[in-house]
Amino acid sequence: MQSTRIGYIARFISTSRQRLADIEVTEASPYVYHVKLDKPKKRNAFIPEMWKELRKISKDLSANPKCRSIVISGEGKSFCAGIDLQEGFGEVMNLFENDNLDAARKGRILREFIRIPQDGFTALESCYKPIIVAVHSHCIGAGIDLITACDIRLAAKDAVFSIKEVDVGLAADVGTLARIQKVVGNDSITRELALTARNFDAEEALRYGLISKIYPDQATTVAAALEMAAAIAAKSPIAVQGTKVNLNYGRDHTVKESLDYILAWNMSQLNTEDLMKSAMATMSKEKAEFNDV
Ligand SMILES: CCC/C=C/C=C/C(=O)SCCNC(=O)CCNC(=O)[C@H](O)C(C)(C)COP(=O)(O)OP(=O)(O)OC[C@H]1O[C@@H](n2cnc3c(N)ncnc32)[C@H](O)[C@@H]1OP(=O)(O)O
Repeated sequence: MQSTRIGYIARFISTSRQRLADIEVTEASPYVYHVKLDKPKKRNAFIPEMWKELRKISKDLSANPKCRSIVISGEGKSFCAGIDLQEGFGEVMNLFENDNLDAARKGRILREFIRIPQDGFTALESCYKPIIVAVHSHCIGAGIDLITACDIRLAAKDAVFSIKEVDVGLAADVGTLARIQKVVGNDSITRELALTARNFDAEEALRYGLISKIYPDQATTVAAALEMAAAIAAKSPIAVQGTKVNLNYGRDHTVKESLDYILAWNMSQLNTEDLMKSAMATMSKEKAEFNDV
């Protein structure tokens, strides 16, 4: 078990490119990893293997001490066109046609089928390292599930978003409906967008609170995301990762519960050399170097 884990870590410590199930992982700069959806001919549409791979990548990077922040972007004309409508539902179609299983047994299989994309995106949320997503052009259906599981969302001017699931006959079940109101805090607009599936552009996404900044094009959006990721990676990893964990916890709990949680968290995490290093660097206006964690 231990050797497998080390094997994964070693793989990511290497600066060489990793290309797995249409997702490319590169070390963009020290401590910054770039995860690129790389299936441009299909507009980065998801199939189950891609979700499984995304989960593995997120878990590996979460455990990798040489990774302190992550950028996700999409290669080609669209950021992500949602689930692959030709291949993504293959298993479900086979299940519908299977007359040997009763409804309850089919339900159990369907539950595991839906869990794969859920776990793929939830792994981004639970990854200790902050994830900045750089969106350009189409961000549809599963694309919105993906970005709402990330920490910071930046977009190019040409970005077009759609919570598209009602148009393909389903309630979005792999993250959007669970997370988007916590991300934007606007119930009426959320319901309008999720119930009509209409497109909305980058300006509207900014007003709505889904994204935090707009850039002129894809290249400048990715460059800005990498720059932001590098700025985060230069800070204390103890402080940064503790901040992500506690922001996630605070979002899902009461103020009292969250205060209690961070008390317990900082009972160990305040015992860090990073505290003194950061304070001294601030006073001397010099850059601090932090040990891996
Ligand atoms: C348990 C499951 C949980 C997950 C649920 C997820 C649900 C969802 O994601 S719902 C949303 C599904 N996606 C869509 O409805 C988008 C479909 N695509 C489009 O509307 C358009 O393709 C798009 C607006 C993205 C781009 O339009 P454009 O005119 O610029 O290009 P096209 O000629 O339409 O497409 C280019 C080639 O890409 C292929 N493609 C695009 N989207 C998908 C897709 N979702 N699945 C599979 N393939 C896709 C398209 O077929 C073209 O291929 P080719 O003809 O071979 O060039």
